[in-house]
Amino acid sequence: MTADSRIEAITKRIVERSKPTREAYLDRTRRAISKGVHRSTLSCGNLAHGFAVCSPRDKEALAGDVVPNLGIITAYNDMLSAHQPFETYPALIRQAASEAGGVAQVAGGVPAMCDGVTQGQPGMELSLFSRDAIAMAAGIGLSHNMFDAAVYLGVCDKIVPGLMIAALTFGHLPSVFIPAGPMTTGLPNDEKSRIRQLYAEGKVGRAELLEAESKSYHGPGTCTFYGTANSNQMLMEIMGFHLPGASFINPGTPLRDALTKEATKRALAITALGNEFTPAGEMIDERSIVNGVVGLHATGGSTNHTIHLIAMARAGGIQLTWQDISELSDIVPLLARVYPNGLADVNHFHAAGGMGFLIKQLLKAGYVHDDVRTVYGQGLAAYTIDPKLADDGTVHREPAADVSADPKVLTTIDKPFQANGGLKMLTGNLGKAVIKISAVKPERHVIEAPAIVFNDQQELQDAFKAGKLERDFVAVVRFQGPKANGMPELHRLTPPLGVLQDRGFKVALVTDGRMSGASGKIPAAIHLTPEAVDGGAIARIKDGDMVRLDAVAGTLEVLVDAAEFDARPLATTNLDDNEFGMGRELFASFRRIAGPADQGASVLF
Ligand SMILES: O=C(O)[C@H](O)[C@@H](O)[C@H](O)[C@H](O)COP(=O)(O)O
Ligand code: SF4
Repeated sequence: MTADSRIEAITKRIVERSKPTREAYLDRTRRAISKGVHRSTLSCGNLAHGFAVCSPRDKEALAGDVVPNLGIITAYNDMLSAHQPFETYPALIRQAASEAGGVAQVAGGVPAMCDGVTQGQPGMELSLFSRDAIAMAAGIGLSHNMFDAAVYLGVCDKIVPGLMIAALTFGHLPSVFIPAGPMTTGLPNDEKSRIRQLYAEGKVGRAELLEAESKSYHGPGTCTFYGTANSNQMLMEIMGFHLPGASFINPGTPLRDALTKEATKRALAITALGNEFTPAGEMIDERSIVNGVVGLHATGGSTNHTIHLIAMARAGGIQLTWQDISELSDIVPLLARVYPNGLADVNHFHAAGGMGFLIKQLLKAGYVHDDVRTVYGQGLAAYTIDPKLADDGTVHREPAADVSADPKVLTTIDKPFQANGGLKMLTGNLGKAVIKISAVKPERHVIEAPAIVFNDQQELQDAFKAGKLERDFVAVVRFQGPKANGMPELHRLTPPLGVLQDRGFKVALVTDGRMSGASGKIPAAIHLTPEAVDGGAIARIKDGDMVRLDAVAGTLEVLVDAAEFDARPLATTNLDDNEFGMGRELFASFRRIAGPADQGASVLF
């Protein structure tokens, strides 16, 4: 039971709202569970195909219905530094499964886009849609129906959300997420950003910029800023899909391998063939989702989760809204200062006490539900630990500390960095938007300035280079929503707007597009819904209109006479260039049917 009555009330409200879809989802899941060991429903031909390449021992095991078989869904590729370590995981998992008397097979691979490689490039227009494509691809792997549980190898932005949508779609199976861990610390993120701003000002050249970027992103593992990928790790841990302490252990270390082996054995132990059956669709419920949102606020998590977490929850029949997220933000304090919400990176966060310390503080305050199921068993309190490597090479868990090892990075509930969390909803005569306040200085939480309107991010960058933006202004960047061009991240706007902000100008961004989880210092009202191509008010804004963004009051408004504003024609722009090239032609149907950002921007529901 959560001690905090406000959070209990929000949880109850989500339960009530979700009843029709959650009950229908649980009914479907339970019907799937009732079919028993799924490979026993296959024909001999199906089964023979399914284990044709297995060893005689595994063939015999899979011919029966007493030995559990794990389906591995892997997002391995060499493009994402965070996913490159997964190349060797299937062999490790097969070995660990065999040692535990089970079997493991790669059920299928899923695509994974690195938003860092595509940032500012046409490919970024496929990024958001890749989440649902990943869910579909994982479904194709699992539809072989040979499995008693699934393990998911994925870390980054759209990959974990897509895999989670698949895990809940196959909610009759237990699901364990196995991370690969963060890159070791390289060039500090704030120094990387400083060099970027110097480059944007023409004060350093491409060679210096590439050197700085390469020192920042230098090896295997997740990039060390607290963006969407590391927010995913936090979510998987606090929602109980990771084993306790798994999130932030570096790749290629003995403890990392020990955690992978342990996760494999745990997945085998929680199938319907054992005594701790934990199907994903029943394991998590509204309390797990609320715990995830609370974790986002307490750590200053990625704005992208105001889209992804809604879609993830919906896959389990749970209806989460921006209002829920915003109200939780008013309750939950900020307890971590990890870039862009501070100077530290996730390695420093882990060293300061990490997830175990954070969860212990949140439980102490009653901000998270302890009475939840996880892949590790019952209760979130089991996650208030610090993972260590035991002498025998297995994972040993010590109780999490009560004192932060670095109070500048991770603080206690009684001394928060900010009284409220990271993510607020803004409403007003432009529609609904979200803003990440954990990375914006308090004096910039309210901005009122004339609008300068852009129909794509290059127009703003060109205006900056031409010296036309040396003033107070609200950048309105529109036609960036899911239906327009796939809602790319506009993170390349951070350096020019950061330069202008550092020169003392009041600047803010209003867009129907997205930012990166690593964006932060510029006050930005993003995910504005309805989007421009859907008749959103953003399409009526003109240069010079006064726009007020107020993250304290939670409002976003254009200060123009309502009758005059509403009488304006909706602006249009030519999106032909967004229809073709770099695979965008393959996602035309996604652009046509994508839902709005406040409902998860999904093509699936
Ligand atoms: O939401 C996120 O966290 C981003 O999509 C991140 O995954 C991406 O890599 C950004 O581009 C930040 O990295 P850069 O600042 O290097 O672009
Ligand atoms: S965190 Fe972003 S940039 Fe780094 S590997 Fe993942 S997707 Fe790529």
